[in-house]
Amino acid sequence: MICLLAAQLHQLDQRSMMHGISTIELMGNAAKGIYEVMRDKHLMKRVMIICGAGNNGGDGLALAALYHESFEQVRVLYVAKQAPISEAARYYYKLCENQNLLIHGGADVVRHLQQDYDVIIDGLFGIGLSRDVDEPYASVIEAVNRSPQTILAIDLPSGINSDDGKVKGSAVKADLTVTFVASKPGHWLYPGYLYSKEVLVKEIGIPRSWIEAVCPALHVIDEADLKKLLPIRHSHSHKGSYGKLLGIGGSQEMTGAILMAGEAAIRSGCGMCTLAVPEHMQPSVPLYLPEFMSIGLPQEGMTISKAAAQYLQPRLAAYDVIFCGCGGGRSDSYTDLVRIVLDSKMACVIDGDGIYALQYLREELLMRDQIVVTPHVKEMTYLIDQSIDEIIEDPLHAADCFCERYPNAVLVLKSERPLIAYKQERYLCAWGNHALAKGGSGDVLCGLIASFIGQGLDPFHAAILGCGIHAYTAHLIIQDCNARSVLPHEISAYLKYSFTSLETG
Ligand SMILES: NC(=O)C1=CN([C@@H]2O[C@H](COP(=O)(O)OP(=O)(O)OC[C@H]3O[C@@H](n4cnc5c(N)ncnc54)[C@H](O)[C@@H]3O)[C@@H](O)[C@H]2O)[C@@H](O)CC1
Ligand SMILES: Nc1ncnc2c1ncn2[C@@H]1O[C@H](COP(=O)(O)OP(=O)(O)O)[C@@H](O)[C@H]1O
Ligand SMILES: [K+]
Repeated sequence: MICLLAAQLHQLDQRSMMHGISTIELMGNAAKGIYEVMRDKHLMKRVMIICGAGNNGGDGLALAALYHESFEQVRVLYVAKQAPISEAARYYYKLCENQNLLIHGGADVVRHLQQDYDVIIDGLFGIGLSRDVDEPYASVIEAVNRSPQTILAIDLPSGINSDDGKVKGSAVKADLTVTFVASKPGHWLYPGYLYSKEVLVKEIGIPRSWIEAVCPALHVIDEADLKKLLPIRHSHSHKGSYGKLLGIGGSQEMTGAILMAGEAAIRSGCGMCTLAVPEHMQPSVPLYLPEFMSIGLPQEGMTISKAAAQYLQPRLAAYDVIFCGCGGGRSDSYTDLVRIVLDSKMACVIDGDGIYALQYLREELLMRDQIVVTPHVKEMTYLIDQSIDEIIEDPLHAADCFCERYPNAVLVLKSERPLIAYKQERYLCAWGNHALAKGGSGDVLCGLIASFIGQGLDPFHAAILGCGIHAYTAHLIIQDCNARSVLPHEISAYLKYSFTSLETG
């Protein structure tokens, strides 16, 4: 699903006008779209529509006029101090005025919300919100949020910034948002997504070809994307057809990470998986899964030694994809291992401690393609010159910085809404839930991405599919068991159900 910026939507609006599609017509179509949703969701009840002076309010006024044709019980609470700004919104205002549908909000505006309505429709602000919400709007928004009725937002919950999801002062908490033309980044980014429980997109008469010609600011991964990307399995195939993977990691303190990554890789369809671990860990590898092969890396005491990189380097060429970082530890010896992986030019996924090592290998990373880097926000600070707060505040900007600095690398910026970035493309995954908020979930993700590269996807699409399957599985698994209790390796065990659901659904 694509997301467009407010400026891109305004350009489409302008283009429509130049081609004789009037704003009155677009507004009328927007109203019809909301009407259809209300009908489908059984919301044709007593309705109050709250309207501001912009075209978002215009959509609300058009809806009131349309709704009134079939149902008596609709009122418009017109909150703005001035008349509607655009000619189109004034047109629908007049219709509502003629039908006596308007209530004008004065000092006691909130009182009107305490009347008997079943549904409140929020048409205060949409993509035109340009500053923090103040009075009387803030009080109206608070009253809406206190009310027990179903809340349907037109285009965006009022108070949410369309392009980045920030709350401008205060914002409506909608049960449902009906948006037009395309979704907006503000529906999906934090904290905006908390204000839009469900988002439905409606066409309003702008030609599809114009919309498709716009470069989207963001894609939200949907089931169709996963189905399209899932590598095909052929009967005329063998283990070599689906990728030979090498995972490099594990340490005395973090034995499990590389095992969990390897398990995810095998359970998502890779052909063979070898784990290179410190010698002392090697016996535990086949005990975890007998399908694993292993390499014991030379160690000094209980950690890998300087000799490990030299030992492994000539062996790398035997594999198709390398994943590293998972529990590898933070040492010069491990940094040397990451260096030989970068120097090898082989397709790779770098996670966890591998990303820690990358802060000393930024020049090598600059030269690389065929690479996916999967930092969480703290690890992202090792790669770009931004603080954790800056990255959380504006993850799209952080992703832009990464892509400018490392133009051929794929980024997976992990959070509850992971962001996948490569060159100009930005994808977001919205299925995940707190079942994944547990040490080890990132290792599972790393194994998935490596596995999909092994099965023939390029690193960018492997990252999209890996993040998608990871979160989609978390979404399915909590229908069977409580999210608190899900273990990361159980996500791997559950993959069989998510693949079946995608293959047969
Ligand atoms: N192509 C499209 O996407 C279409 C969009 N339409 C609707 O038009 C909306 C955009 O309309 P507008 O651009 O008129 O903008 P909005 O209706 O979103 O509201 C902005 C208006 O409120 C004022 N304003 C902004 N921030 C404010 C604040 N904090 N406090 C008080 N006033 C504030 C602005 O000066 C402007 O007049 C969309 O969200 C959508 O609902 C539809 O009418 C049809 C076509
Ligand atoms: N609350 C959440 N909702 C959705 N996904 C989450 C949540 N918390 C964590 N995740 C996902 O779980 C993974 C955690 O990775 P990471 O922090 O690297 O953990 P670890 O290295 O311990 O495995 C990431 O893919 C992240 O997107
Ligand atoms: K709104």
